[in-house]
Amino acid sequence: MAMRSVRSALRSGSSSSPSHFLRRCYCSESVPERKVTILGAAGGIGQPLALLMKINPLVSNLALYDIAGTPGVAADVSHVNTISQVAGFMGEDQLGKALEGSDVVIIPAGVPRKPGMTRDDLFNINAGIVKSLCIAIAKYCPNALVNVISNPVNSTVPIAAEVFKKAGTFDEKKLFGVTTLDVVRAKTFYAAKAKVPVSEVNVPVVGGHAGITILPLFSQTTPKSNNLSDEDIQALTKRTQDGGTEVVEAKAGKGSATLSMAYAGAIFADACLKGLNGVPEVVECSYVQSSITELPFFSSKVRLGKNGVEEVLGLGPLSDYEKEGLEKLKPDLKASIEKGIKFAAQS
Ligand SMILES: NC(=O)C1=CN([C@@H]2O[C@H](COP(=O)(O)OP(=O)(O)OC[C@H]3O[C@@H](n4cnc5c(N)ncnc54)[C@H](O)[C@@H]3O)[C@@H](O)[C@H]2O)C=CC1
Ligand SMILES: O=C([O-])CC(=O)C(=O)O
Repeated sequence: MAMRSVRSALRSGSSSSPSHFLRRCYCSESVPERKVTILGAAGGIGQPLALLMKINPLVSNLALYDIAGTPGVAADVSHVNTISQVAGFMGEDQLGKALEGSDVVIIPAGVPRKPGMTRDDLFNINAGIVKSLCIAIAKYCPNALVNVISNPVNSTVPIAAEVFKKAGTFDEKKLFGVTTLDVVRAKTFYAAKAKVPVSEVNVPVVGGHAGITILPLFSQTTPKSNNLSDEDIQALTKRTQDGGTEVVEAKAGKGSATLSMAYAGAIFADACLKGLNGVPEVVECSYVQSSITELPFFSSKVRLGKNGVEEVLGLGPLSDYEKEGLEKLKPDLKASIEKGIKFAAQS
């Protein structure tokens, strides 16, 4: 496998990068060449995500695919003076080239919500988009780690799994629903309320990625704060669950979270790359095939490694409020999973 020196990656990759998370990964002398493909790269999430992946020194090739607009985005991002080579691909006949040799494929393709819609209202359009993109992934880069951002994540990940099963390429270690934005929000909201430094805060968020299926485990937050009441925790939980809707309403018809999502997507892809490169103890929350509850897909902390998921970590001790939240979310999440599986079987 081709390797390049971390020093050269650092020199040209992050000398002026503001992204502190990129700086934490240099624990070996050299890093392998890695190709990252973004599907939906010309969109609201895709564009800032392309920029963030361009400044990630673990990326050597960045392929930007969309049904329209990628030549411009690729030309723009390619002028950033970092190590990776950028190429734009547009239209279905270029999808194979975008995917070939990819180590990590990130999927923010699909329509976003408008005020008054639920994530499930996006199912009819996005299910088909994710399905067709996953058919291509199975064909052109069956070993890639796949990061699904397209909503409704609770259903699109089961759809992707079914497509890969049908193609004979399914590996549960390599399929991820990106729920990092829930963690990012929980950290931000908690730090502000508890008046603790946000950079030190850790909060696991489990379950799924819609409404009450988003379950932040504030009882496990570090650093611990003793000045929050039960009411404060309930308000923080609700704000985390409604974070996406807060942005949809503020954007008033111009889409949903794009910038914070690109940030979250870049953190998660960076974690996948670190895992692939053998960095130890890389742990992030993600919606994956799981047996920690009776549901076949569930978000929890996962340890990432050279093959993707090394270990799906358990829920840990829950407060009574969290236990109640867990039982409440199960029927919703189960229905979304079944809807995805049924769609994949019928279409
Ligand atoms: N997992 C999460 O936490 C979050 C998920 N999302 C979801 O991400 C998705 C994208 O959101 P935005 O970027 O704001 O939407 P957008 O509409 O700005 O961009 C979507 C892009 O996908 C492209 N696209 C459509 N069909 C495609 C196909 N077949 N192949 C490749 N590209 C295709 C469009 O051309 C467009 O450029 C939405 O479904 C949204 O709900 C948004 C925020 C957070
Ligand atoms: O709320 C939406 O539609 C987009 C999303 O998933 C989020 O921001 O968490």
